[in-house]
Amino acid sequence: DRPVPPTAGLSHDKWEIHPMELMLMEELGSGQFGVVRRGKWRGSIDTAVKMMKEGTMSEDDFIEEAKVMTKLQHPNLVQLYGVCSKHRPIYIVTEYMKHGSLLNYLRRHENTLIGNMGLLLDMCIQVSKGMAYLERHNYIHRDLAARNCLVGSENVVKVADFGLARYVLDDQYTSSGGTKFPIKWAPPEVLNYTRFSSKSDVWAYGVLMWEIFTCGKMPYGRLKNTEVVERVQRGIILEKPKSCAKEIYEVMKKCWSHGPEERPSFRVLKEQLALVAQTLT
Ligand SMILES: CCC(=O)Nc1cccc(Nc2nc(Nc3ccc(OCCOC)cc3)ncc2F)c1
Repeated sequence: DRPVPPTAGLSHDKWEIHPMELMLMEELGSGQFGVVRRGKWRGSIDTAVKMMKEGTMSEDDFIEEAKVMTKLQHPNLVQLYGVCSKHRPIYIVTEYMKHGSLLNYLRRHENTLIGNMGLLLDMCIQVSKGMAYLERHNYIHRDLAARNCLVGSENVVKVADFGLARYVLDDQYTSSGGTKFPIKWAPPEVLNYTRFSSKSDVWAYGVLMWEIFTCGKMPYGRLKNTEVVERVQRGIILEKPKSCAKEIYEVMKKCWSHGPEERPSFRVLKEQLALVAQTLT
């Protein structure tokens, strides 16, 4: 048996997926970024294939980052399997989640979910686990929200598209003054200085908790972005959702502390929510 050369496995880029190994199936959704289709990889692995419309993303930078992202692996993170970058549009190939976005899932199942505090809290806990893993790896999401989480079988919830916001080219989306910027999930330091951190992810996580306990309501209703910015800067926060226990709302409020350093880390959040879950069930 020959000795294995040290370069073994490094030559072919294992984050590069060969299009021949992908069989594209039905469309799952589309947006300004392009189209997402279900796919089968190597004949049996269920995938979602995001076909990035040209000009929406700084592709070379993303492909570089994909090498790092494929290494981020956790039961509550949507796994990036790889990219098809030898053709245009590039494909981003990830794990397939059969029930789609958490936001749509909450809205569609409101009637069965609204009374099930234990299940809603479990969804929050699952997201906090995925986010605590990213925090441990000094990885900032930058666009955490129910629309960017996905639901699989047995009420599994996973965080998707972590870090992708850095590669979006549309400055309506990336600059806090832009019309597509997720103002309602942004803390004061992001609104004022675009200063992203794991603590700005914690603020967004608080809004995500509010989305879960309202079964997918729009935060701040139909308020205009300028009105939301004004309220957030004055320290006005979202109200307690009706079907949310006081102890859970206390956790949300800590995520919305004005100063980032006053907010808990995801590591602490995960533990606090586990304690609340014990007392409630
Ligand atoms: C930026 C907007 C963006 O990404 N949007 C976007 C749209 C579509 C799918 C994905 N991504 C993924 N989707 C799934 N599963 C999925 C399953 C069912 C489904 O039902 C749609 C019709 O419902 C009646 C939608 C998605 N698994 C992994 C993904 F990664 C992302």
